[in-house]
Amino acid sequence: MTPRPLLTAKNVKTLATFVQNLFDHDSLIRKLLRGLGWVTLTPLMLLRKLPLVFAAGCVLLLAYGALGTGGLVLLVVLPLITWVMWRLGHPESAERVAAQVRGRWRYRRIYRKHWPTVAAGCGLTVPGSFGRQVAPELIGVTAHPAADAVVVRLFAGQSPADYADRADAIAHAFGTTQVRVRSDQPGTVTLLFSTGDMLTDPIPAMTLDAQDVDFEALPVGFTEDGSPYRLRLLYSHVLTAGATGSGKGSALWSTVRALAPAVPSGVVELWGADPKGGIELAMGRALFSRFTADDEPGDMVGLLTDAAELVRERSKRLRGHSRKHVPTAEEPFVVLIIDELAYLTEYQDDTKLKHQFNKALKVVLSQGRAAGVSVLAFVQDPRKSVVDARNLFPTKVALRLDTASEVEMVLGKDAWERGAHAESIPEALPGTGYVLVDGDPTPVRIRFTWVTDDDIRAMARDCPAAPPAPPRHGFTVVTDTDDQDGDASGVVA
Ligand SMILES: Nc1ncnc2c1ncn2[C@@H]1O[C@H](COP(=O)(O)OP(=O)(O)OP(=O)(O)O)[C@@H](O)[C@H]1O
Repeated sequence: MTPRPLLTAKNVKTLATFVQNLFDHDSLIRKLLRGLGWVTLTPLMLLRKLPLVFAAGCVLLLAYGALGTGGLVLLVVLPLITWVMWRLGHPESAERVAAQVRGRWRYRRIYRKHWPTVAAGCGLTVPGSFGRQVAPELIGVTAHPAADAVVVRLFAGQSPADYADRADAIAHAFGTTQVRVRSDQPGTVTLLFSTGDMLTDPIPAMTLDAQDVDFEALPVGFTEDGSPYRLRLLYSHVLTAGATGSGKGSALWSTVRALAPAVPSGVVELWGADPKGGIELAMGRALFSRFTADDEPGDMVGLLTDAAELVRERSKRLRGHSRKHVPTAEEPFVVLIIDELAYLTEYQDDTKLKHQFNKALKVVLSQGRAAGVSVLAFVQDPRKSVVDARNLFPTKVALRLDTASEVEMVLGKDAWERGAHAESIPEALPGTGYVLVDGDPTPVRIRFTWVTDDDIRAMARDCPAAPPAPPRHGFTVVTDTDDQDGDASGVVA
């Protein structure tokens, strides 16, 4: 049998039609080929771009094949239940993992994609080979509820200050309201991109926790990433500055509330000086072991002088035995709370009393930390003349202030450049401020809890100060030969 010739007129015509159809966008062949390409290429693209989604799809398909619909439902519901239980049982670790997963996602979708262009635009790149600009390496991203923490490795010759200088430009480039710069480890810098504000709603007062109070980590509010803020008060002093109505009262009462459970046992003693006639502190009078709210400044100076004497006496006893005082019911941690410090350091007319107060204040601030006597002071006017000794406060808080220069007076220029713009805090957010702790150049934005008058009354009822300890008769304070101020020594009652 002779084979049929391939090159017949009919075959040539069919081939020509086929080729013609290949070039026609709406032809059936083109549609079929497109469909085939989509079916084969989509899984490959998914595999490359979203390996996790692809893997999950495969597992679901396999489960469906092996176990049927029941197995498929189980496979979807089981992880959901596990996640809900994890969140309920260990919310902190669940949130940590969720933050890492969210961070990975945002790293890929946002930061890795745009960082090289932004870094070049902000002058943070270095020249590479073939005229390329090389951007600093992004080490990782952790997505907190209201901020992304992006860790960047510094090039040799760069410092966190270079990034702080460009923080505004970086924020605009990424379309966020604010970027703050933190240096956690040598050689890296952390850029905190605001993605929301966790601090817009008032935070109710913390529940009074009857467990041990950690005087070095008092929960007084929340940071902008949604985590609790713990204030170190023991072995420190805290100065809070804020314009009128900025929430100084909430900073004061949040701290007192965190201390309150330890008040009845006498391990902590609150000494209160309220120059505004008791308007701020009197409601919680029962919490205070010593309290003066008279318009008579002499009483307040007396309170501070006593604190200075206590500091000297303890320091002498500690010398050679221990470097730090450990609070006990017999030798409590004394917290000296002074509302409106300027009244005593500046505004009063009696220069002798003013001098006496400033001298005692410096003794307490310079020697009180190790002796277990801390000052918690509040000012409305942060001018240098008002708080002459502000560098002796290791922790400083700037609530809403009127001008950037006032913020610099409280926290320093560096903190302002690192994003502590307390002059921009809206009036609608009282109790919000920036905290700066010595040794850490990064200001932390926090909001103090709001302790209502009812909370204060209940606290005073439930946590009254222990009755005064019997006087230690005849205990003579020996004059400190190291005392440069030459303060008089005396008898501690
Ligand atoms: N942490 C907070 N959360 C919500 N609201 C707050 C908070 N702190 C203060 N407020 C609100 O702001 C008002 C003013 O606060 P506060 O009296 O504490 O300010 P202040 O700085 O002490 O003012 P002043 O110097 O005039 O005494 C309060 O009456 C309260 O309504």
